[in-house]
Amino acid sequence: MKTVIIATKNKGKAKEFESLFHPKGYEVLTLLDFVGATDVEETGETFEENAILKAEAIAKEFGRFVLADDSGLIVDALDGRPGVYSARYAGEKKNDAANTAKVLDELEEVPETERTARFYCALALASPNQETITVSGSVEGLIAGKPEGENGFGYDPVFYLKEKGKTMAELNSEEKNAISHRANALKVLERKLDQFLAREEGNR
Ligand SMILES: O=c1[nH]c(=O)c2ncn([C@@H]3O[C@H](COP(=O)(O)OP(=O)(O)OP(=O)(O)O)[C@@H](O)[C@H]3O)c2[nH]1
Ligand SMILES: [Mg+2]
Repeated sequence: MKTVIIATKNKGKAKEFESLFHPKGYEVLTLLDFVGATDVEETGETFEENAILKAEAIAKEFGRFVLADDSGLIVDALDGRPGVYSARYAGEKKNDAANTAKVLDELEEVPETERTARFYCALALASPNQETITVSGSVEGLIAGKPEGENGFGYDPVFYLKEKGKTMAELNSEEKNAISHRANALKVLERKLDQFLAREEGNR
């Protein structure tokens, strides 16, 4: 089986990439499978910059092509926050429940019509042999008044999808993977993936 390495230490992302890549015939490995892989500092100002930083650093370290994901929640009433700081919004130590509680707290006075938000995902595919490719995807929603649902990760329990009448955490993984920002970004990448892989073969 072909293998793709994803430069992530996020278990929720790892699980989603597995179910997104298995049907395409790829086995997925993440940095959780490699002891001692570098924790790349996310010093970029955009999701794209951070995805490129992670993908290029790990591609160099491993000497092969690597995919990275930088993603997060953009809330209009919070001027786009938590944005690139989504993973650490409530403090340096990553805590999904605390991050979610902080967003709910900040939106306490904000009426439903103004609670618009989107999840955004930038993917970067990097290799020591060729130029990095970046793509992105998003999904629109509303921030719910309180958390609902047990599935997914991060802010999923408060990300309400109007057309589904459910939060992202109330969808099963198949349903989330049909509409998510990550899945949408991957669809765009797919159109470029074959050419990228052909160039990898040619460079060997
Ligand atoms: O409810 C959610 N459903 C999602 O589908 C989702 N995707 C991203 N996020 C949030 O955005 C941060 C990413 O930050 P991020 O890209 O730096 O990842 P991370 O630091 O968790 O792992 P790594 O990939 O960097 O190792 C995550 O931690 C989450 O808080 C999501 N929340
Ligand atoms: Mg991160």
